[in-house]
Amino acid sequence: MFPESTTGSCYEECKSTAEWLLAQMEVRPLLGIVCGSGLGGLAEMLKDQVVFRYEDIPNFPQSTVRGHAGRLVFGTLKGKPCVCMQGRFHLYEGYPVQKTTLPMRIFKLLGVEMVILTNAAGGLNEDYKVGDIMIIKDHINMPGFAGVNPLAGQNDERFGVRFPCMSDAYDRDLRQLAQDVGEELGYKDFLREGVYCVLGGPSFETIAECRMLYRLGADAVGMSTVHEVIVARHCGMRVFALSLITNKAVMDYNSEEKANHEEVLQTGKQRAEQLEELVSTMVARIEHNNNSV
Ligand SMILES: O=P(O)(O)O[C@H]1O[C@H](CO)[C@@H](O)[C@H]1O
Ligand SMILES: Nc1nc2[nH]cnc2c(=O)[nH]1
Repeated sequence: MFPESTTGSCYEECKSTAEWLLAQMEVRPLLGIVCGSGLGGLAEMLKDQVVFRYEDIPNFPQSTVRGHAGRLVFGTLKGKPCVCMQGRFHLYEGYPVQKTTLPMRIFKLLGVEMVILTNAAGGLNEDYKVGDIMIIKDHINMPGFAGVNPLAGQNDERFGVRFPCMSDAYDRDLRQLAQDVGEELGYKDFLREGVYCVLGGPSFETIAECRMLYRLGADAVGMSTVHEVIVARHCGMRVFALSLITNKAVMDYNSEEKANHEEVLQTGKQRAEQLEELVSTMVARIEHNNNSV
């Protein structure tokens, strides 16, 4: 009934990859981390690392974007067992949306209960500055309006329900924890909370598109994260996500600014330390046993 290309990431495929990984090492991760463009340094914080290159992992897609190393790193962060994707997959790389999100289902089958996602994004909100860190409180799935949703196709109840709720996608307690930790670390001046909008890419937005997205309620725009969040929530993992505002979206026809990947990676380098401190301090405070923060 459903065409092959839209049947999602099949359970058996994800299970065999998860079992392959679990057979190679002792780590049993409870936390999954996804590093955005130029933000792969987070993975380097893990202790007692076991590293797999994506090309060596059965069924795993390959990273093709600069700033995405293409390594799955297992280890502990502040004593918590973690798996960290140093490199994610995007629609514009040519993968079907189900393939871009396959790692979320593998995470679930590895035993992961909570995911932390990071990304690089363009700031639409006029108050945002380059280098701001935006806690994502909600999203706009623009490709979803055209039917591009990782859950399209046959639903596998072993992962989750046919019609998952998304109004609670971004965990309120984890967002509050990020605010508290950010304040303690003295990040108040550059910590924001807002709405992230995903587009297909790879071209950056036109001025008219940026203006439209801001009017629609988006504070930042990018080409990732949302589909991973949908799949993670579908299979019951808690989600925390943040954007590093790596560039300001161009809103003015007189502006000489031009969005480019160099600037994105450069800003990532400049803010890496604070972003890593924020995430690792949060992780130190997260209590898994009673599923609270
Ligand atoms: O979302 P991440 O993976 O951080 O990457 C962002 O940066 C790239 C553009 O510079 C795009 O891939 C965009 O999505
Ligand atoms: N779509 C989009 N993605 C980004 N990633 C980093 N900056 C940007 C941006 O300005 N637009």
